[in-house]
Amino acid sequence: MIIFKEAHGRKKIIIIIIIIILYCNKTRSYSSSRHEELKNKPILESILTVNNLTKKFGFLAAVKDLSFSIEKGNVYGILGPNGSGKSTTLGIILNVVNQTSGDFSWFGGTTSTHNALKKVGAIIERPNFYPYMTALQNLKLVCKIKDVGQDKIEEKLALVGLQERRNTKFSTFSLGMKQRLAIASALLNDPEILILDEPTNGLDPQGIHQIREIIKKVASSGTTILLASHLLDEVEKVCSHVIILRKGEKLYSGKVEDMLATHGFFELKTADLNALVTLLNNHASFGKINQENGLITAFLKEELDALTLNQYLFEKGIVLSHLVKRKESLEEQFLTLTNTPTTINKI
Ligand SMILES: Nc1ncnc2c1ncn2[C@@H]1O[C@H](COP(=O)(O)OP(=O)(O)OP(=O)(O)O)[C@@H](O)[C@H]1O
Repeated sequence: MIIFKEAHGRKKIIIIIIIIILYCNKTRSYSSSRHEELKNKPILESILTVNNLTKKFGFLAAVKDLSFSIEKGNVYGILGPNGSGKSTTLGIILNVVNQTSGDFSWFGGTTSTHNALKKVGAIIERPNFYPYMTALQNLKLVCKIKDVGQDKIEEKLALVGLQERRNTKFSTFSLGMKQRLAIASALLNDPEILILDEPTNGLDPQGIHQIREIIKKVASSGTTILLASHLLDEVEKVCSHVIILRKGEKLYSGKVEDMLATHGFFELKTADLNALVTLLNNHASFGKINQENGLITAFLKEELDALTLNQYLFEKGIVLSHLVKRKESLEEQFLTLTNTPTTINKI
């Protein structure tokens, strides 16, 4: 600045030119690094956006102010105990239940819901086909009703493992086979997203395994999946993302792996429980503290190792008789969440 003030005539012009050149170079390098950054960032394609959805049946709010979004290529689980609003939510986004308030939009709002639903395959009821017709005949009929070609029938029958049973009457199928036929039927027009409500309900372990494997196969081909389930195990095994509902309210939404990767909790015992609880309550690393039968369970909000905690407590005059650090499983977290009234995360 001083040099610039003291410069005269031509010198001043040269300094201005140098400043302009330096500025242009900086902008160019910023825009090229920004370009690289954008190039490397995965493009998130929106399949469904749900905003503040509420559904009341008389005084009962089945779904309360629910918001979440679904991006292409992921497998989403709507997880919740019976009556938590899973089926109602699916009914709303599939236009078979009218919401009380809130809204949702398919595919970034680029098409009407009516047209968008042509790109959605959904099984929200028990599989229902003509009992006296074979698997193949039923699928041919579905093609006519949906106005899609029959060229995908064999491929979809193979996908669900029913190719060899194509000429068997539907009435003789087991529940698992019926469910697999329903999946084949929902996939006949290669939908963008497959929606399933409790897809393994009522099936034996082998049937459950087959359905889960089919879901994984469908997902690996790039089809987005949204499934409702009350089974943690199912969500843990099949889904990449989870939306947990309790009494119609969202308690958690995010990646399943992020949920598994919380900081865990400590189990602690000592002679002076009250002093320990007070110390933990005032410690920034801890959230919820439970006390039951002389055992304290202290949930971590941030990373803290056992040695550091032990040293800290010892310096504060607490001698521990029991110290264990655990990571919660999704199941434990689900149970904690469904017993707690607070929201812990939002998308
Ligand atoms: N048509 C309806 N009329 C009145 N109440 C309803 C209706 N449909 C659902 N409900 C109520 O709304 C709440 C949410 O039901 P919903 O079926 O969406 O839950 P869910 O999580 O799918 O449970 P489940 O797994 O048992 O089907 C429940 O209390 C249910 O009784």
